[in-house]
Amino acid sequence: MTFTEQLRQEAEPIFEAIMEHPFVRGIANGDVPKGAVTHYVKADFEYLNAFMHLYGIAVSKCHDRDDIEFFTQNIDFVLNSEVHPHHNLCEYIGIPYEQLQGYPLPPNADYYIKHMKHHAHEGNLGEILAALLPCPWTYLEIGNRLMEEVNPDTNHPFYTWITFYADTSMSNTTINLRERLDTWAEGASEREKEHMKEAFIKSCQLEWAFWEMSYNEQTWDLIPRASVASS
Ligand SMILES: Cc1ncc(CO)c(N)n1
Repeated sequence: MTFTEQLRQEAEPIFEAIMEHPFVRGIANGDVPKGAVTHYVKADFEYLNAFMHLYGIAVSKCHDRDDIEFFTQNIDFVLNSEVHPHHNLCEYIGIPYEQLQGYPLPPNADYYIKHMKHHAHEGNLGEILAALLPCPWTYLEIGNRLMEEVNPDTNHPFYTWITFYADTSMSNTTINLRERLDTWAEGASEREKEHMKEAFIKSCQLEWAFWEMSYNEQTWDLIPRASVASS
C-alpha cells in the first residue's frame, strides 16, 4: 500500500462523515439553506485566497522547476477556474459574487488556514503536500459520489458545482499531489511520516469542520450569550 493509500484508509470515517454532512446532502438534493450557502461562499473566497498563498510558500521550498511549474499551475487553476462553482452558488442564492468578498474567516476556516500555514512554515515540502491534499481530494470524492448518486442534469441547481469537482482537472490535481507525496514519503523518516500523517488527518477533519461552520453559520461570537450574561 502506498503512503497516500494508508492515509486515505485512516481517514475513511472522516470522508464518510463529510459525505453524510447535511450541507453535502443538501447539494445532492438541490436544497441547501441560503444562509448556509452565503456563509460558505464568503468563507471559501478567502479560504481559496489563502490556499493560493500556501501554494506560493510551497514554491519557495521547491528545488526543481517541475515542482515550481506544478504549484504555479495550481495557483492559476484556483484563480481562474475555481470561480465557476462559486458563481453557481451565487446564482442559487441570488447575490452577486462581489458582495461576498472581503469578509474575515469564521473560526473553523481560520483554524484550517492557520493549521496549513503552520505546516507550510515549519515543515518541509512533504508536510505541505500532506496538509494541502485533503482540499482537492475530499472535493473530488464529493463530486464523484454525487455524480453517481444524482447524476445531475443541467436543471439541477448545483449542476455546475458537482460537475466541476467531478472533473478530470480535479482528479489530476489530486493524483499529482498524491504522487509527489508518495515519492517524498519513500525517502522520509518515520518521524517525518508521522508529521505528514498528522497534517493530513487534521486537514481532513477541518474539511468536515468547514461544512459544519457553513451550515451553522458560525461566527466569532463563540461564547453563548447566557454564559456572558451570568459571568
Ligand atoms: C474548504 C475547501 N476545501 C476544498 C476546496 C476545493 O478546492 C474548497 N474550495 N474549499
